[in-house]
Amino acid sequence: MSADIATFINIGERTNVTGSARFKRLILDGEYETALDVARQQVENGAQIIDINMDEAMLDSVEAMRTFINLIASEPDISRVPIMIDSSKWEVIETGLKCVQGKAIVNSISLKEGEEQFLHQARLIKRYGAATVVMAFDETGQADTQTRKIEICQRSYKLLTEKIGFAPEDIIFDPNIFAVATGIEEHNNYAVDFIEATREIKRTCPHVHISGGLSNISFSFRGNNPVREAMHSVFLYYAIRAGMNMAIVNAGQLEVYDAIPDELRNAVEDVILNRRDDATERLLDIAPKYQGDGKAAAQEDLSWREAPVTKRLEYALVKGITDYIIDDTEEARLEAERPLHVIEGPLMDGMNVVGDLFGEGKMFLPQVVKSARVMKKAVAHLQPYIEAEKDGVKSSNGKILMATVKGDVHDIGKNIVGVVLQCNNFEVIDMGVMVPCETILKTARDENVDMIGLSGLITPSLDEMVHVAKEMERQGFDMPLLIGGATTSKAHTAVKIEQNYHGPVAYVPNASRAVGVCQKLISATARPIFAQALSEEYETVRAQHARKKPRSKPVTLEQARANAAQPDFSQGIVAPQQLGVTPVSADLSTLREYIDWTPFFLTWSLAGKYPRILDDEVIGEQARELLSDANAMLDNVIANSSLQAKGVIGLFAANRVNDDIEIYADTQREALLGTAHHLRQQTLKDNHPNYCLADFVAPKSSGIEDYVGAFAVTAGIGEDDLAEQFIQAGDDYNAIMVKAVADRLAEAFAEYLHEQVRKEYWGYAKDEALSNEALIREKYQGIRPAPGYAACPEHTEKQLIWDLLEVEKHTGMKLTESYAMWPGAAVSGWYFAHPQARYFAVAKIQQDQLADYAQRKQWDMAMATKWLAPNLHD
Ligand SMILES: C[S@@+](CC[C@H](N)C(=O)[O-])C[C@H]1O[C@@H](n2cnc3c(N)ncnc32)[C@H](O)[C@@H]1O
Repeated sequence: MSADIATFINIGERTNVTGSARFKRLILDGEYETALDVARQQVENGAQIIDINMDEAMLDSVEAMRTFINLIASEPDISRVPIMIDSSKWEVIETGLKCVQGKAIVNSISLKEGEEQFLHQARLIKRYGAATVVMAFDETGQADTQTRKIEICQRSYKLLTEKIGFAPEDIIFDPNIFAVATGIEEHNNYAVDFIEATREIKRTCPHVHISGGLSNISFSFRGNNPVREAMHSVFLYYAIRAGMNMAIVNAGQLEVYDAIPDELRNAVEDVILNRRDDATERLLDIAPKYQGDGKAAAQEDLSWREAPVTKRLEYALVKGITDYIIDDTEEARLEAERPLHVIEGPLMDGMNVVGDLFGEGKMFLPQVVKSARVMKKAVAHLQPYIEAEKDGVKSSNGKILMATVKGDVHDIGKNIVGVVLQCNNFEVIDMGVMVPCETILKTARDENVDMIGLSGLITPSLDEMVHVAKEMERQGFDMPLLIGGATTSKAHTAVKIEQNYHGPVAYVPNASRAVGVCQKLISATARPIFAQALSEEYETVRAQHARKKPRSKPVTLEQARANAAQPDFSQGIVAPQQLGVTPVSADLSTLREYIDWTPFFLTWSLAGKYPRILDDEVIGEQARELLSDANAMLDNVIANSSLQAKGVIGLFAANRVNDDIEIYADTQREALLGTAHHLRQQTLKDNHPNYCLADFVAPKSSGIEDYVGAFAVTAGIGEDDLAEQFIQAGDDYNAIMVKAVADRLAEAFAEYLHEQVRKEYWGYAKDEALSNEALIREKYQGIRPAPGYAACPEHTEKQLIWDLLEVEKHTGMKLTESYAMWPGAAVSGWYFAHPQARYFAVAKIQQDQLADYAQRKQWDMAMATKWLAPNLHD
């Protein structure tokens, strides 16, 4: 077996913004040089191809792909392996093809959109001399049976080789590896289907390659690595013999076939080869035996309880164990001269160990937050004794005020940073969300804090942060100002904030950086040097920013409109089953099935795509534990109905007038309910339209009757109360967890409702049948762009959704003055049904469009400039 594995082609997948949070962050921050290291490491670790994916909403994916590939070209130790250009957007693939110098591989094309598009794309790939992955997917969906896999691959092969002379050795078929042993009978033959299809495809389509994503096969045994590894090895053993010769496979996740214990190998072979009806049950029966290296399941190891109390406290802090913390703290208090000494001594020592381990990358964020919970419980126990002493003043590293700025409700990131800082002995005054500038500055003065940390998620918050900086300057503040949150960046901090305030300003990209930055800013000796370095760094960033030429050439609004997308509206428009507004609800147990877990792990700074992350060599254990805590939270909120999901949808007659969409009260289209205003891409596009969302609705002048929809959902009713209860109980971990889970449920609700809309309410895709994975990858017809995101970046447009659907009346959801949605776990957007409707980034617009938009919205230029700031050139 090992020989076969050795000739197998491994595809490295860490240079993928959808799968690696680190890589995504580097690319979003423009740190391409460091991102190159990720590619280099993969090659050093044996990847024979590297897959590059830049599909991220906040990114100009075309530009990112171009930049990264061009950089790779000058790195001989990376560019010696072929590059796989991975994107769901053809535009990005084409850009990649133009830039790759050696032989490229496209990931992927398929017959999903029909033969014409398939061949068009293949022709271009051929012209670039590239190879391509061809998914076993056709107009009716993904192939799951052996016959469909063979049929689609043979049809693709014939088309490619006969119609356009595509070299067969440049075709890599991916006949879809699906999970077996799921408990669903129809899935039992999936591995056999793949293996047999592979054999037949190799026989009938000479010279092609066969690839697949290996970890899917063992998905039902997530959490049990030995069984998963055995399944991977057995599967490969047979698939390789049938002709599979490439895969996305983590070499560390393969057991040597011969080393698998006989009993396990037999049971796994029964499952993979579908040799008996009870194969799944039999594997399930023996699986626990092999969990954790096949040794008997470990008894809870309580030997640490024998250690002296200081060591026990340290152990409990590092491991996040609360069970004995009160008893141990009490024991330490009785031994100590003063209760305060317990905090300053063993508890702080323990937290220092936590801080060091986190700093060294040996502990992960969720663990640190759990440590904080232990610390809080211990401190809460000591508090009354400390207060009873007159001079029981706690000494801390320093006092930090943290707040989510006015107009913004998002606080998960801020809360995590707050907890991590507390773990490092900073006193954190957390002012919560939607905090006006005046309140922040008054509290900072009253409480005599050492620094202020501002957080925000949505783009209007960036402006509010600038305002706070200016006010700090005007009011004579000196203290450091920290800036963080998803839309903040080093560039924005340098260009828009730092210049307005003479005190130190630091952009803090994530929780792990926060501690180092705060420690340097608090230390009397380190601060001047650090502050100087920061200001020099920002000066450089500003200079670079000023020198930066726009990457693409601007065009006038008129030129951009002349190059609008022109989808075909002559056929296929389906009138919604029922027009008007419909309040909707969903129970959480249904929504749970629709959760996309990948972003949940990112919230906790664990990077990796679900479910693969559960088996990651480094963070797999943490990821499994985190998921199990999230599931416990879900069980809890479902059993106690402590969160509720509410939503509303509306489906309307609509037509486009230039870049606006008129939304009508009825099919006569006489009474106007409202007008949605959209923005158009304004840079020169080769071979592509200058997109605007309005393009996906039939123009009024055509007389064609078209429609749009809108929605607003939340799963956060109750989240603030529940989080507060946890905070009161000293449990920050679960306070953050509630919000992270509510967020997931809200996104799941949006996904679930969109499906209902396609299949029922609107009914333009009645027969759609997609797995959750396919839903997450948005493999359906139509889109649901969300105001504030790249295709419709202007937030005030949410007001129209609120008015059209009477969102507040139906759901209780509100908009803040910055148009953030409350509760935080909320999603809203538009529905477009046209098959060509797609996401894109408006990116930078020009002054003519700014003026035009102002006029359409009946705004003055100052107002338009304020709301469109992120899309304007500085
Ligand atoms: C941010 S993800 C959310 C779904 C993800 N599965 C989750 O659970 O977090 C994708 C959604 O973001 C929005 N989106 C992504 N790209 C967009 C773009 N360019 N313009 C507008 N909305 C976009 C759409 O509403 C899309 O459905």
